[in-house]
Amino acid sequence: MSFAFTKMHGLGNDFVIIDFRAEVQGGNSSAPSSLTPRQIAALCDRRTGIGCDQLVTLAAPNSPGADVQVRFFNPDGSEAGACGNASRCVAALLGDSPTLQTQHGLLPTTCLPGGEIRVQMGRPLTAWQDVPLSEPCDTRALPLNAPRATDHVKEGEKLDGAACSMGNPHATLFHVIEDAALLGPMLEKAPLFPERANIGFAEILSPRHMRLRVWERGAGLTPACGSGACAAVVNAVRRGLVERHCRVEMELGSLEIAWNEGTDGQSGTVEMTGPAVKVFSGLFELTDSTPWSGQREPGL
Ligand SMILES: N[C@@H](CCC[C@H](N)C(=O)O)C(=O)O
Repeated sequence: MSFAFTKMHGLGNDFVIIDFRAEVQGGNSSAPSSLTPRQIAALCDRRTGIGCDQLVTLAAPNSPGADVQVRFFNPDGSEAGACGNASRCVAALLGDSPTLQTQHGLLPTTCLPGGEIRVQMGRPLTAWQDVPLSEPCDTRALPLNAPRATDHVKEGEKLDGAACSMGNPHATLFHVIEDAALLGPMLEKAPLFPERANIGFAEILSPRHMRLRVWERGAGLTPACGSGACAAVVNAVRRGLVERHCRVEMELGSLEIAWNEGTDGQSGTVEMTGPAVKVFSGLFELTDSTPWSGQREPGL
């Protein structure tokens, strides 16, 4: 069994992209048509696999208007409904401004003349059931307390946070970003988040500029999170902390996020613009010594 892959990154958030369309069209009879959660975890492993923050698969679309079907998987094998940085990478890889079919609907993209990619990330969902949260509440003021003490917060102290879904669940805490690695792992699995959550730590620098660090569900701390940047701007706008057009600075660079005004009581869509870089491509061949090659598990 073998398959071709491309390694890409968006602001250091890195991906292994497997185009199952190319494998099928190219007549690679030994290519898998899907991967099991354990195979995904093994491929994402940075020591014993290729290594990445998310594994991304491409397949033929089955929705009118879509150019390609895209699925996103975390290194723990779980599937995510959205991934902003990977969406830009897929658009850059395919070129011609493709429309992506994702769990969060069709996402139109634009390959801009300077090489950056713009993705229409869809409408944020702000009702507590849609995030989802486990109890009714105002999603602009989460009932969340610090699960442990840090240099910046006492154990049990109320945290200032808001939540929304960008196709995947995000909580944004308006709290120092230095606490991301300490509080993120416990908050990801807090009872308030029945499907776990990505936990963003946002420092507002001005009405058009914030710093963000995200502890990602199923992946841990990553240098950048595109859907997390969109969610942070949506949550900060809803709290009156920033304007609808805001630069989100992360470890290795920044994204421009614009949350359009809605019409007829409907929330507007979120637009994300930033870089996407192809690093290398390769062929992954499973041998008899590949630890997970002989397993029997249902494919996703
Ligand atoms: N890195 C991503 C988000 C990936 C999915 C996330 N970990 C989840 O489980 O929802 C991005 O750039 O948006």
